[in-house]
Amino acid sequence: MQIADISQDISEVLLTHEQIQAKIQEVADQVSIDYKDKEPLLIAVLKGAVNTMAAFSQALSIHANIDFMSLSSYGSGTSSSGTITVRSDLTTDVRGRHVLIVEDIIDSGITLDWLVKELRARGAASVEIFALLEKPARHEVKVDVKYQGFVIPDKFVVGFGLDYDERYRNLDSIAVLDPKVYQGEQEA
Ligand SMILES: O=P(O)(O)OC[C@H]1O[C@H](OP(=O)(O)OP(=O)(O)O)[C@H](O)[C@@H]1O
Ligand code: HPA
Ligand SMILES: [Mg+2]
Repeated sequence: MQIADISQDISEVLLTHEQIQAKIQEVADQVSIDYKDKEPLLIAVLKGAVNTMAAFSQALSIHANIDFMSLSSYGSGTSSSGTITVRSDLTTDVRGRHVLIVEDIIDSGITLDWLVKELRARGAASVEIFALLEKPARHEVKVDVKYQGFVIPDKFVVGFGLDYDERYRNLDSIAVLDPKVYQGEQEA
């Protein structure tokens, strides 16, 4: 059975689905106030942010547009390669738009540092970030996060969109992956 198989690879559930939903609603309520009459452009960084974007956009009470950019820097490892690969780009012109990036996790910060600079260079009127998870112990570059979800310890987590080697995205909670799953991995 699928669930039983996944749970064997998990050492600890860090955040339940209910805790995640409650936090997302809390942030969405604040964003609905801050962006009233601004019709923000929500940009999710795929693939990891797919669940966060779905839950967050549904929790907003204001008009908002949605777009996606697929960026990758982890591949099949548990640490950033330091190189951002653009797998697919936005279809929206961000010039003059109030952009809110919706991200699953800030780990090294390399992905969002790159994206914020890129969106500013494309002429966005403002660029802010909602990150569901933040791992301060791993930050290599500083990223200003306006809307913060949970601060988590220095452990590799999966679920609610987050993967290890493309698995575990379909878990509805956020869990610490048992290191036995990735022991012996090649550095990303
Ligand atoms: O702060 P950083 O160290 O840059 O890490 C954060 C990014 O890394 C992961 O993406 P990944 O490269 O694994 O692609 P994915 O979203 O398709 O899994 C994650 O989903 C974030 O986008
Ligand atoms: O802890 C993590 N888990 C999954 N993907 C990630 N990308 C950066 N950090 C992580
Ligand atoms: Mg990943």
